[in-house]
Amino acid sequence: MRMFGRKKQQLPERHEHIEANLANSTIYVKDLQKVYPSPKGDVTAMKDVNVNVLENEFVCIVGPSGCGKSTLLRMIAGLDEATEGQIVIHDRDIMGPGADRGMVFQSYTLFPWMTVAENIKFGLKIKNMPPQEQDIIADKYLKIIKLEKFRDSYPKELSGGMKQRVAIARALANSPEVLLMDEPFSALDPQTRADMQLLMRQIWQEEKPTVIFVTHDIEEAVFLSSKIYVLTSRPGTVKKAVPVLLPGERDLSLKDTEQFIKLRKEVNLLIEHESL
Ligand SMILES: Nc1ncnc2c1ncn2[C@@H]1O[C@H](COP(=O)(O)OP(=O)(O)OP(=O)(O)O)[C@@H](O)[C@H]1O
Repeated sequence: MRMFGRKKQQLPERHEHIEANLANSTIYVKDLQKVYPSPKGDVTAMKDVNVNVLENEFVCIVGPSGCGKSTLLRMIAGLDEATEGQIVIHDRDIMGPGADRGMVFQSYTLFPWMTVAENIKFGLKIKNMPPQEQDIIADKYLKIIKLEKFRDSYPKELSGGMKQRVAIARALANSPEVLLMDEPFSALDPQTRADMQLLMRQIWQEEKPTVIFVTHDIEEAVFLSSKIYVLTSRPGTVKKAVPVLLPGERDLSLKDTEQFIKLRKEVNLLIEHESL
């Protein structure tokens, strides 16, 4: 990955936003490009991608299929390497995966041989945290995800939604600087998905983690986020960063409000024009 020295004055103008701590940028993506070599010729998946995620922001990434949403998230996670450009977390260049970034994927990734509590404590154990402290943190997150009664259950005893709640708790228990979520609710039925959106928003409201969340679902993006990055079709680049100026405390009835519907339509239109 080609790296550039980071100069503070190069930072783009910060987004004015009521829900973010304007003093800090957590993730800063500059001029990112990803080219996949292929026998039929190189595939430029994305180019000139610039993204700025402020501390405590809930940012959603949306865009047409194949525009590079997952690729962008994987590069921020350090699971994939950029061809050109720079990704900075706080003041550090991202060179590979790290415990400073928590990940939740669409597929269920719990360790099947561990109980719910053991799954949540996994990263803490790796860090050699004293067991009593691990238990305090596990209990806190079991309460937040409303699975106290399933502390000693195994993943196979849980529904899909419950598994994803544990995956979120496991990621948050490590106190990551940013939580990266790739379509985490897309395998769930509509009712469970709506419940998960509500829970995720409540978690954000209480804990204020910095989140980057990839989704196909515009309604989900508007409901959850403080800011939405809309990407163009391939090669993906940022078409628009849309601030989501909705109330901090949200429940599902918000989806029926005029303000919400207007925003949903605005984002929808931006993507529809890309798909034409
Ligand atoms: N390993 C690879 N080799 C070649 N091309 C790839 C590879 N991985 C991804 N691509 C291409 O890069 C582009 C971006 O893929 P990516 O999965 O990031 O898009 P996406 O926006 O997440 O897609 P979707 O919305 O369908 O999940 C796609 O056009 C894809 O075909």
